[in-house]
Amino acid sequence: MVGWGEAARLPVGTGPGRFDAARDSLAGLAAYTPVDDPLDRPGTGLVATTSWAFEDDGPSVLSVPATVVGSRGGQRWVTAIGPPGDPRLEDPSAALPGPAPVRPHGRVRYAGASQSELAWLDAVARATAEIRDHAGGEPLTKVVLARDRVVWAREPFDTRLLLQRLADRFPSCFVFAIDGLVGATPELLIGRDGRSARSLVLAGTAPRGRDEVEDAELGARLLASAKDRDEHRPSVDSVREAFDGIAEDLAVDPEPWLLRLANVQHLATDVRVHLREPAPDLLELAARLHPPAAVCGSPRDAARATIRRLEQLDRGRYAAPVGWVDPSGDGELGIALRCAEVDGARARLFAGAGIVAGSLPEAELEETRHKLRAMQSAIEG
Ligand SMILES: C=C(O[C@@H]1C=C(C(=O)O)C=C[C@H]1O)C(=O)O
Repeated sequence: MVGWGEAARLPVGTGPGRFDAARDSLAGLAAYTPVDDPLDRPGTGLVATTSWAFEDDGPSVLSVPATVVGSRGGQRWVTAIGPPGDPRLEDPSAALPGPAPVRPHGRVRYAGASQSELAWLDAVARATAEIRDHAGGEPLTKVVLARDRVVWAREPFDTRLLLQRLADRFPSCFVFAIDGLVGATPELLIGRDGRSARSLVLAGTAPRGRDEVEDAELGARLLASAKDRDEHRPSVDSVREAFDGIAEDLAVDPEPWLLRLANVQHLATDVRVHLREPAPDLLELAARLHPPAAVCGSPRDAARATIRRLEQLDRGRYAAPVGWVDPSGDGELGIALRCAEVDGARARLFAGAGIVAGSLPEAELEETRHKLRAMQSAIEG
């Protein structure tokens, strides 16, 4: 689904009620917007794109594009959204503009980070020690620590070029660009289609091999790794718990499987849910799930406090829900990973890693390097 222009920007507040407030804004708009939607499929009709701050008090985005072009299961559609009398409403596809040429951004240079690699290694070592020593009140079992990297180009980045490169290299990922947050994430926080909901949980990472033999070996080692299973388990549990009391039926893969991407491979678990009536909408589900242990840690409050103390990074909209939602509460929200905050000719790239008792700081740093490569390759071309 590609949307451009802006028919409406809906207010999203801050604080713990922000997901509810956003849902109310969208419902308010839908209440006085007549919709002609002959297809009536997920993503047709009135939709909004949305991107959330990781922290409750950060700025989030909920925007209704003026034009949406979508494709799903062989069916394609164009939606025009505008005020009464907007000529595009008569025949949305007739009014599609030809694309402007893509402008290359030229050579790029890296320009440091919020925290040096050395300081990040220290933070990981401290987190590992805290997990091992059970220091503090509630024992911490996992925390996800992230870092960033700043890059600048000669000319402003053209988001379309980055999206094209990401889509080519990561065909199985959710590729997104919303208000300057651009990326290709493999992880689905939540998708909802009526009473069916789905989450794809990832945690536990290995690099790809240089050839098939090495690749298979790295994958087999990842599947058998106790340390990576320790990282994966709380991530699945946090998603399972979020559905407590609202699921009529919940199916979780009995064992994690390998999800292979161009730069890394992950342990993956699919969670499929049949929601109880009345089925909570997408943003209510997001409020329950965010932040999942896959990008925060476990237990959640202890992990959040550790992140604030050790990470020394403003996550912005990294590691938070990103995707689309419609007024009936259906939609898809990925977790904004393998992404960059793009501002003109500057971009800030993010990557993190789950830290558990068995983590080695140097190995975690290397893991973030592999993850950063997703955006670096899109930027470097
Ligand atoms: C935090 C990131 O990824 C998360 C952490 C993973 C891990 O530690 O193995 C794997 C997938 C994601 O849930 C990231 O890509 O920045």
